[in-house]
Amino acid sequence: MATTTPSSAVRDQPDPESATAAPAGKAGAARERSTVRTLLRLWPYVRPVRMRLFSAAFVAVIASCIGLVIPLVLKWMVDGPIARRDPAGVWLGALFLLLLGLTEALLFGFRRWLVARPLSHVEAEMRADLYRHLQRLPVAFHDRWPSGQLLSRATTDLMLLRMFLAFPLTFLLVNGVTILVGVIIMLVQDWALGLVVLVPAVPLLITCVVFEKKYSEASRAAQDQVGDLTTVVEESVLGIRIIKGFGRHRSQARAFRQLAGRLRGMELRKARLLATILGVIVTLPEVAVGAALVLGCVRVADGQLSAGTLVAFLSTALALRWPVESIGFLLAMSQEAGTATERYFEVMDARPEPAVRKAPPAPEAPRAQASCKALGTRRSFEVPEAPRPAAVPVPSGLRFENVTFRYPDAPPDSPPVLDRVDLHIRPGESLALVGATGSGKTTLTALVPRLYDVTSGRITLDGVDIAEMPREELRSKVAVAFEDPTLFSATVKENVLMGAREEELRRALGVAQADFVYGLPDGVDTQVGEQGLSLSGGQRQRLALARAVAGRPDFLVLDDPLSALDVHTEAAVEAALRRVLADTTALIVAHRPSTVLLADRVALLSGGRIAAVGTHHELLHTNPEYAYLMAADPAGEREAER
Ligand SMILES: Nc1ncnc2c1ncn2[C@@H]1O[C@H](COP(=O)(O)OP(=O)(O)OP(=O)(O)O)[C@@H](O)[C@H]1O
Repeated sequence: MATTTPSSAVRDQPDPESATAAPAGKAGAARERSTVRTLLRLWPYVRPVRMRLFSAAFVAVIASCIGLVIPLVLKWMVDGPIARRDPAGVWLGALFLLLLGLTEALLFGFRRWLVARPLSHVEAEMRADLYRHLQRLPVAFHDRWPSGQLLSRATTDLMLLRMFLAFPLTFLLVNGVTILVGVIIMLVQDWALGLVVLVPAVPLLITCVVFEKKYSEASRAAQDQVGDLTTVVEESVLGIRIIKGFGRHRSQARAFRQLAGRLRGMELRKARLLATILGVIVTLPEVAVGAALVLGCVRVADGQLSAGTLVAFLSTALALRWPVESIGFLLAMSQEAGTATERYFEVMDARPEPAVRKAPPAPEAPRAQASCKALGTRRSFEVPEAPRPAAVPVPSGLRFENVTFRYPDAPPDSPPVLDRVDLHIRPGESLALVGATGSGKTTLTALVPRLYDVTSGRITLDGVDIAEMPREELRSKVAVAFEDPTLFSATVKENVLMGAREEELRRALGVAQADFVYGLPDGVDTQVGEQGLSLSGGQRQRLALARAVAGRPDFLVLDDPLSALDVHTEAAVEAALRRVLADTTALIVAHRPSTVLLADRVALLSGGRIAAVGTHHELLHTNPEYAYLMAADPAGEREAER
């Protein structure tokens, strides 16, 4: 996963549809869409709980309309029992009011109960889908996306969506219906007063439209900034040793404060926008109700209006206060939910890895073996003689045929990392890959388990193009141990087996000389990783090696697997590995002669191409670059000096 790219830096990506599209590459296009259309994308998740949601909304509408009956009872009381000074009638009215109030409260409580469980289910489903999708997205996607941006989508954004489904979604409808019914009641009571109260409707609508656009931009920026902040926190926690070791905690804290300050600024902007719309939403209706009150009092005094009607009118206007005033909050929450939906689907829309890719065309012509002879190699590496029919499962080992690779996010005119690589590792053979730092060794190994797809050319396992092989099959054939061994928060056993059979554990630990695990507090059941016991670099590397050999793969890819071991452990691991390598086709990235000597042959990667292939001793004698790279070896040194 990329470690430093802030969302702002990856915002202007050209290909929003691609799996590597960065956070806001889509945001621009998505923002063109209205919030409503964006929110409609939630329908597949909401669909299973729609009955509950519709029922809850219906119950809330009934509860809210019951509230509007109260002013009518008041009118009846004022113009009836109170005017007639009839205490029994007043008590009856009061009882009725109490019943209405109780029913309203009970119905609102029932609504809450109806939505609570289904909405937590929607949130959990969306989170599970996001996680599942992230697992299926190619490594290239994870290279581009800062981890904090993904984390904030899985946490903050989904929480915002649950809140939206619980409140604004229902209450925008409920309050809309309540306002409509209330306005009709007021117009029926007295149309002139009703029109006075309706005057602010037009400026209110205009304010809401302006607010929606501005608030949408601010909430998008704020939510992206939360993602950036999460990335910084995550990096600081993971890199705490380096930060402390280099005394960078103050500058790190300063950088964090700056970022947090920017987020605070954006949150303040949101608060100012919200305060503005609330000011307008509260003030205009209050002024209108005040004007209606004055006009109503004058008309009551003139005898044109009954006191009861005025009381009922004003009570209705006051009952509509909350539905009108809450519109500001509800719109703000809906905007945030729209942004959260947009951000959620930016990830969900990224294309997952195809199970089987359409293979690029096979290489066209046989390539001359002379090219490597010209580079001073006595034994040339094998290359295809002619295009071969695809998908013939003969045990012919691992073959790179005319493979060119450029990282998906690299500029199209940049030189490829690997340029027309031809390489053949015969069945049961182990081949060491040597090259200067940055020459593309790790990149080449990453192509075999298809962490990245080749740009052109093809890679075959026993004659079958890996691009046409189902991923499960490919990954059951190929096992990889990377230079930087990652352990998960799980037991040693789970970390090593990763799906392999349990009987393989002891053998795999033996090959990797990882017997130290039996001395851990709970043996192979000891929790390791971030939430467990910390292991040394060498111990981690041995577990990663054990993991690679546990599944008895046909093809083994090891990226400098012994780099963190002391000489004695290295010798012991080498001895055990030799036995494994005897009948496994293996590609081993090697920096040291001792690792190279594990392999039957060596390939030198230089300038993105295989510059030479031969045995260690052959290349030491014939290839100055190889001799230079192996200079730590006395024999290599002698060669280099000559
Ligand atoms: N995810 C990536 N996106 C873009 N470029 C990358 C990526 N990973 C590596 N590169 C580039 O590809 C080139 C080859 O890198 P690679 O890690 O394969 O080299 P290497 O030979 O394994 O180096 P080392 O011996 O130091 O491990 C480098 O220039 C590197 O900057």
